[in-house]
Amino acid sequence: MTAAHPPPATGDYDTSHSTAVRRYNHTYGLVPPAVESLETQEARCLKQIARREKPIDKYLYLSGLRNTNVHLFYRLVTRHLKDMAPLIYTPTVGEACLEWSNNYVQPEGMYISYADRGHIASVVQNWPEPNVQITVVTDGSRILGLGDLGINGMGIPVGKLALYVACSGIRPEATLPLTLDLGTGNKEYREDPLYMGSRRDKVTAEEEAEFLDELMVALTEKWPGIVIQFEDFKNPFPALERYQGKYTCFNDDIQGTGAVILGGIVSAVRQSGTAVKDQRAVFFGAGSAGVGVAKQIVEYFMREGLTEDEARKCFWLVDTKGLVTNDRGDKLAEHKVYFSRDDNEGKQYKTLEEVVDHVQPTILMGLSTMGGAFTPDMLTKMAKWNDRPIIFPLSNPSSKSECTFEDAIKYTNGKCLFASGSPFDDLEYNGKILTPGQGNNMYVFPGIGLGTILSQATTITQTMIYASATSLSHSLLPNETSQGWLYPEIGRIRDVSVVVAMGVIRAAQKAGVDREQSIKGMGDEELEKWVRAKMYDPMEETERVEKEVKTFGMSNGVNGTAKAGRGSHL
Ligand SMILES: NC(=O)c1ccc[n+]([C@@H]2O[C@H](COP(=O)([O-])OP(=O)(O)OC[C@H]3O[C@@H](n4cnc5c(N)ncnc54)[C@H](O)[C@@H]3O)[C@@H](O)[C@H]2O)c1
Ligand SMILES: O=C(O)C[C@H](O)C(=O)O
Ligand SMILES: [Mg+2]
Repeated sequence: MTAAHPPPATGDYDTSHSTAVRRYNHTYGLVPPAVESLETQEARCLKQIARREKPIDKYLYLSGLRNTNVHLFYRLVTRHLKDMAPLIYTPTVGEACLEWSNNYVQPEGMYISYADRGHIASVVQNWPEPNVQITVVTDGSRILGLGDLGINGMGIPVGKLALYVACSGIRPEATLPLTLDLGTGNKEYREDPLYMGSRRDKVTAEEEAEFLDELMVALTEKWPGIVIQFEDFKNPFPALERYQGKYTCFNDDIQGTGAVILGGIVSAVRQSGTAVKDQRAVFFGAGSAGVGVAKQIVEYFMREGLTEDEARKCFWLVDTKGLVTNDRGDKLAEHKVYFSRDDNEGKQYKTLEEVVDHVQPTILMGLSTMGGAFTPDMLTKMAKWNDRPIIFPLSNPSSKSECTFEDAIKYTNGKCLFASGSPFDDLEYNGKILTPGQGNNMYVFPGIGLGTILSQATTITQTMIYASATSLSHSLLPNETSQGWLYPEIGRIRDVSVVVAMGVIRAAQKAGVDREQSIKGMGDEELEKWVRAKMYDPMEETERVEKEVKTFGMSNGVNGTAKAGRGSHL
């Protein structure tokens, strides 16, 4: 009789594994016989991706790969991040979410329903991985700029956590994509027979708050120290306020966006030639991202010498009803009040166009979900008023971007300082190749998560978030700065994440919320080495497993029943 053995994990089916490892993992005979080099594996993957025409088909192929050969997936993504990020994340992830229930083939992540309240902890117990360090959680109610997608929003936690693994080396099995099935306001989905969530209307804000209270307890009891990232909630402000001092959590749409845009704005303001005190920023969109970004920039302007009131007055926020003012006649949502204008002399400006003409801004920021809202006329005027207008159309996915890179360049005669949320291609203009900045949160959240996990911070303070932004702005190399780039080259993102994580660790130490004693006295060089050594590197995974099997295999016999652990967690 043969002894029972635990089932292989997805990484165990890697065709780079030697015969000894396959025997040890009990996968010998379950994968084709060839022991393959990374180059061979990669060539096959790239061929299969190239064969598929539509980005969504490439996305689905890549999802399948992640579920069957996780380390190969991450080797591919890490080595080809510039090409892969748009496939596993924005813009393709938007389409993946819209079609999530239609395309469903395999379980990914965890779903918790409103009906599970009262026993959320027992649902959480079903997650098979014991050492979760980070979760991205959404209720699907504002997925990118696509609206309420209910549980179809699962693509976002899955995609963001894939970026955590690829960009900051959190181990794949330490990540938990989590979607809350709290009903959806999306009638079309509720009536779609293939929709896989509850067919009820969205629960009330009070019901959601109570549900989240229970969830936070369940998550932290099962995995003490877990980092909880809130993502794409329609109204995330109450949850952030309620939990930020109590749990190790942050809201990426408010804080991550604030940090990443601040990182780019610092460089843009420097290059614009306009002094901080003379900056005038029109924000189209006054939601979580808009207000999060504006608040972060206020902090920067204050550090540059402005009083809080002077800094606050540099902003004009525009929502569906027009310029946000004190005397507009509607009850302003609480998060907008801080930026509400009192100097409009009774006049209300109803459209973005009117506000732009009234303010003549130096900065035009788009976080509105309104694709194409920055018209050629506005862009032309921005170039008339400014030597270097700052144009940031940040709504995702690409179809919701307030303008394209091409239009921004064309209508400002190549003068604008540009960053978008979703990627645009390079462009030739007047014989020069221009590269658009991508002001996407992926430059900061992986480093925020890594720094928080490594410092074992009890909470994520505002100073840690601010440090992620300044670290990002310092991470540009001289050749990137000299080309006028606002963000580093995307292929360097693992290095950038190390810089961001170190800034976050230092800020955690300064705030006294860190618990990792061993790094307290380390200088920067030593800390950097320590951080890098803790990061999961898919490139080294095959070798690591070979070594582990050699060690364990010796004591258990090559086909031994005791299985080596899945690698040291961070
Ligand atoms: N760095 C990034 O790439 C990044 C980060 C976060 C959010 N975003 C994008 O920003 C957008 C907004 O996100 P959010 O979290 O603030 O959403 P939200 O729902 O909280 O806010 C949207 C805001 O846009 C305004 N708006 C909507 N339609 C409008 C219209 N027709 N005219 C004027 N204003 C209108 C709303 O009033 C609201 O103030 C999304 O598309 C999201 O993908 C991008
Ligand atoms: O981080 C991102 O890529 C996007 C952002 O969180 C968003 O909601 O659009
Ligand atoms: Mg988001």
